Amino acid sequence: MRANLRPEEKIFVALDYDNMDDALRMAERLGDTIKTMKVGLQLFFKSGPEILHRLHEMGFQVFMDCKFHDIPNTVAGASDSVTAHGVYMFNVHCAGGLEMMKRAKEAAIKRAEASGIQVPKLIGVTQLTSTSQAMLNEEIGIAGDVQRSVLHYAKLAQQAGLDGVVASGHEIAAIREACGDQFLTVIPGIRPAWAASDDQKRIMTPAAALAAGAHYLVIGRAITHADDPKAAALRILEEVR
Ligand SMILES: O=C(O)c1cc(=O)[nH]c(=O)n1[C@@H]1O[C@H](COP(=O)(O)O)[C@@H](O)[C@H]1O
Repeated sequence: MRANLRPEEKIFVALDYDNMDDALRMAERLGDTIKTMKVGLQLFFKSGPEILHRLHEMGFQVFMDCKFHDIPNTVAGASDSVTAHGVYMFNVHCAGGLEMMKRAKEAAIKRAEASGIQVPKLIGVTQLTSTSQAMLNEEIGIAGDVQRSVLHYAKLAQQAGLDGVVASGHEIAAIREACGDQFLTVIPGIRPAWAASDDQKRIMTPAAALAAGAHYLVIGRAITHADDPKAAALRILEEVR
């Protein structure tokens, strides 16, 4: 079914705002083009769960980007809480380990079944797209190349029963080869040729990421900071078609 997704269904827009009004205004402007909005911690701490309910009311799916990373029991509790809001997808850091990821998945399934809602897709964050090769080795203290670390985490996430991983466009092919076509790849660090790279290090154009087999692209500033966000979204869609 996923193979039949239209390009606009593969793009998640990151609503990185410090207030709910701006976020909802942007969602409204993009509403007839984009189906899934990503809510991150900046917005969530200002709006609380109301932003999730408002976006659902407007007909959007929500990717709750909470990047949980804690002891297994705490992450299981947090996963239960976020699942209760009916989100389409949420994420945890693979660095939390196998047990943490398994407990997150179990808690999400249990809460969804108890509430009679769809089980959210659970995605593991491998290495952030703002992490360069030098940062990985020298600051984070992981030896070897970025792809090796991303693949290690992707396999661990699959073993834990997660639905996919967040990685950069450069690792899509290797993840597909190691984990199969059904294991979701959610790709931020997306930059059309005409957009600035900002703080992202491992970037790729939307067309290249989809050609490499990405299931979903996460796009923030290239759309939300554009003079005309709707036109930017349509231009990206045009480029990927
Ligand atoms: O989990 C994420 O969504 C995420 C993981 C990652 O490795 N890199 C990354 O940029 N993100 C998120 O994706 C979005 C990218 O935004 P832009 O750089 O503005 O396109 C932000 O909301 C980030 O929090």
